[in-house]
Amino acid sequence: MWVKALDIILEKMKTSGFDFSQVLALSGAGQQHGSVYWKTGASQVLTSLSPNLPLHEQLQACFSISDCPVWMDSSTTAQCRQLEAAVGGAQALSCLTGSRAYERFTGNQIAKIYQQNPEAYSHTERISLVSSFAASLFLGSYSPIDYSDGSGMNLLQIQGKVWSQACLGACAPHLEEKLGSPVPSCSVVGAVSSYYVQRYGFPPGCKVVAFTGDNPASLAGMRLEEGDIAVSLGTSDTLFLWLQEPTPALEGHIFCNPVDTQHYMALLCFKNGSLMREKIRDESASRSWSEFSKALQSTEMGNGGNLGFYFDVMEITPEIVGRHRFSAENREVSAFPWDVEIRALIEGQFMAKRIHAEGLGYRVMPKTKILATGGASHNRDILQVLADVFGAPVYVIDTANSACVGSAYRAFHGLAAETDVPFSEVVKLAPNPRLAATPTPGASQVYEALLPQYAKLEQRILSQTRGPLQ
Ligand SMILES: Nc1ncnc2c1ncn2[C@@H]1O[C@H](COP(=O)(O)OP(=O)(O)O)[C@@H](O)[C@H]1O
Ligand SMILES: O=C(CO)[C@@H](O)[C@H](O)COP(=O)(O)O
Repeated sequence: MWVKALDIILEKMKTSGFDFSQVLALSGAGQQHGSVYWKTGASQVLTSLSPNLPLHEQLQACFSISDCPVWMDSSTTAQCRQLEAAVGGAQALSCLTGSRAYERFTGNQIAKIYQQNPEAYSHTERISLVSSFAASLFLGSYSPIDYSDGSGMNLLQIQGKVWSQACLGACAPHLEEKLGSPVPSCSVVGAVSSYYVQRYGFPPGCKVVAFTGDNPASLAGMRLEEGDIAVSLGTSDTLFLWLQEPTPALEGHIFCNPVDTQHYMALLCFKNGSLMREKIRDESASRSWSEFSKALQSTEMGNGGNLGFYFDVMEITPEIVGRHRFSAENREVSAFPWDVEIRALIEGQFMAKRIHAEGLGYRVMPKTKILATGGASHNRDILQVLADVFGAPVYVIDTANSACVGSAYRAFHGLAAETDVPFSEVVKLAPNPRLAATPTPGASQVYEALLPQYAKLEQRILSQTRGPLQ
């Protein structure tokens, strides 16, 4: 499917008259954590592609696993516990790799494949991330994994930027040779394969800059500065920021920074993002975003004290499942009126983001900007709630596809990176983000009172489901 998607995109660009000969460098991004399993002999096929045929026809037999595990897979709890035990516990793994073991992280996914399908594993000559897989298609050979996306595997030592032998050993045998060596995210990994030169007219010297994860690419696309918070409202909701000194914890992730090898980024991921908003929209707002917006406009900040938790699938941050609604008197109730339900969902989602971000040490400062991206950042009324809950202005960039823009910036930076030009210098003429929402007067009083209330109820639900926190 992914290979065919690339065929279709390039064909559409060709048909629309796109001038490939002007492309000096390219880069790209893939959803984080997913993995692709190249069958023994696949590299041979990759290096000898015929420009007369689409890629998907030629690469059909190149994969040892046909359904790639992606980030939404959470079936690897056993492997997570094994990995943490092997390195001395969850905090030790976090100090080493930037995160405790997470089900979607690639090392645990690989361990499960090795345990359940050892034959397919032994017939695999290379394992790519979705990002390095896409880069490999452009290179016509295996692309290395970049440090930033590599940090989402529970395998890379984020300080030393090398694979952790202890983690590799705990996941599967001969893993290092199947992964190849990781590289800095701004590396030029080679020139585009002759397939693209002959079929589409790319210039032969067109450089391929290492591809990275969608969230790291978004950080680049938003030109995040220290003190800012980026909120991506895609299929999942993610929140990330630039860090100089990493402090890995039991919640959240530290990744190597995609545009500056000396620095880091922190990321919190919330699984019940747009899909949950869509469900509530369908149930309470006649499947219409404009009805959904009307509910946000017609209800008060603070929702009269009504608070809601909406996790139809097991949430990552915090680990709660189910819908839980509370009245202003903290009584659990089974339903809300339709408009209260919608505000409870959106306020709850953003209060959770603020509480968990502050748990990692983030502080909203007077100069803090919130940079919003992703599909739901098109919705002004959702952004207004975001500004109110955080008490900070919300900006959007002209295109919601910040991961794509970030990839273009990173390709451009790749052209200059060998001369040590910083990323900020390369993108300084890019358009500035646009102000989309400022906090409503009185918002901070409302949410300062509600945030501790929300945090307390979250703890209550957690202790009901897994016993009191130690
Ligand atoms: N006007 C809108 N209001 C709220 N959400 C929206 C709106 N338009 C699109 N979305 C949401 O955006 C989501 C897709 O976001 P996108 O960033 O494209 O996803 P991905 O995570 O796949 O990159 C959809 O699931 C949809 O629910
Ligand atoms: O798992 C994470 C981040 O850790 C996800 O954010 C994935 O990177 C995919 O994101 P979407 O673009 O599908 O929301």
